[in-house]
Amino acid sequence: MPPAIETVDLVKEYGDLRALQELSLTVEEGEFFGLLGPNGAGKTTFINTLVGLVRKTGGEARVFGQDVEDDYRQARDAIGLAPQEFNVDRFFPIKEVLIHKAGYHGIPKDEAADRADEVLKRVGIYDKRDERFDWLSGGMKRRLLLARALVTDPDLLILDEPTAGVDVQLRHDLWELVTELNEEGTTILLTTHYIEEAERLCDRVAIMNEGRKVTVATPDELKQRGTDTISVRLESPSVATRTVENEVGVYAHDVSTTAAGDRSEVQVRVDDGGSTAPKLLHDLEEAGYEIADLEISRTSLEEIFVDLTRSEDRTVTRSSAASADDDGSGDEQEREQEGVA
Ligand SMILES: Nc1ncnc2c1ncn2[C@@H]1O[C@H](COP(=O)(O)OP(=O)(O)OP(=O)(O)O)[C@@H](O)[C@H]1O
Repeated sequence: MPPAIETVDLVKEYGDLRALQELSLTVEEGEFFGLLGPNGAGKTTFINTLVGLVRKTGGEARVFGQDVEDDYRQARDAIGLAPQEFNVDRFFPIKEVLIHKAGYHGIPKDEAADRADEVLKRVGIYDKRDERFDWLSGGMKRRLLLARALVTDPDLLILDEPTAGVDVQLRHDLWELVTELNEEGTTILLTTHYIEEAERLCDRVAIMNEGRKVTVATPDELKQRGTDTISVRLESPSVATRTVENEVGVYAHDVSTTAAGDRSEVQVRVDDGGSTAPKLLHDLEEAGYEIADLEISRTSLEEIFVDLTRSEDRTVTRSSAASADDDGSGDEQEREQEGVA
């Protein structure tokens, strides 16, 4: 079985702006895969390329082995997309919106109606089936986007920031639902700004920055890349940073010291706090300090993420807002209006 998503050197340019820069990424069938990156990293552009809303400038992109442009229909039919934007027809009852969507993907009307009922129940808004999109609350609108993505029973579900701005209850409901879907075999690609969400749900995550892949790893592997901070309180009112540095400099990334009343504190950043702490305590005692207590804290995934995506050199340029607007594909406009996206 080919991968659910496979891109090779994928490039997307909007005028002078390179939104995707030689992005090669593989998501295996059945994976729960997270796409993380700061605003403007290219996550939505990546997704839009897969679903045919954006035409790639270069490289290859396949969904279950089908080229997203040459075999558009087959690739698109395999995907259910819950986009970031509420791009739903506002004038029809939501059940009809779903029936229309299923029909667009070739599902006969009776079956489409049954599926619409089924997914509305699954996302918990069946009682709203005859209401118009505009009348739904923000949270219900998010649920509807998910229902619309599911009505075609897709093998690949793409969720573009599904929990942005939703309350805690709905966030947990959505987490539960997408976990169930993944357990039933649906491959899931999720973009999110909530690191906790990615950590909780994803088998692997790709971190993107400025259109490039920074790394792909499991959340646990990513956390291993962080450092630990060992904080040791000493029974003395002052401590000389240089003395400590001399003692522990071989294994510490950095050392800082603070005075706190009768005591003082030394903070030492190391690769592995658990195995380094005994040595640190020993070295501090050797240097004549009396230890009061000790604490080890791990770098959070969020800190690692910020570190990995910190921009040192902004190579992405934008010529002018006007020229960047688009690649002039009438096709894309049409598809968006059809509500395919
Ligand atoms: N239609 C467009 N025309 C011109 N530039 C665009 C267009 N769409 C996106 N961009 C630019 O491409 C870059 C990537 O944007 P994209 O929306 O893919 O990022 P993102 O990672 O999804 O961001 P966010 O987390 O804010 O949703 C940004 O610099 C954005 O301004």
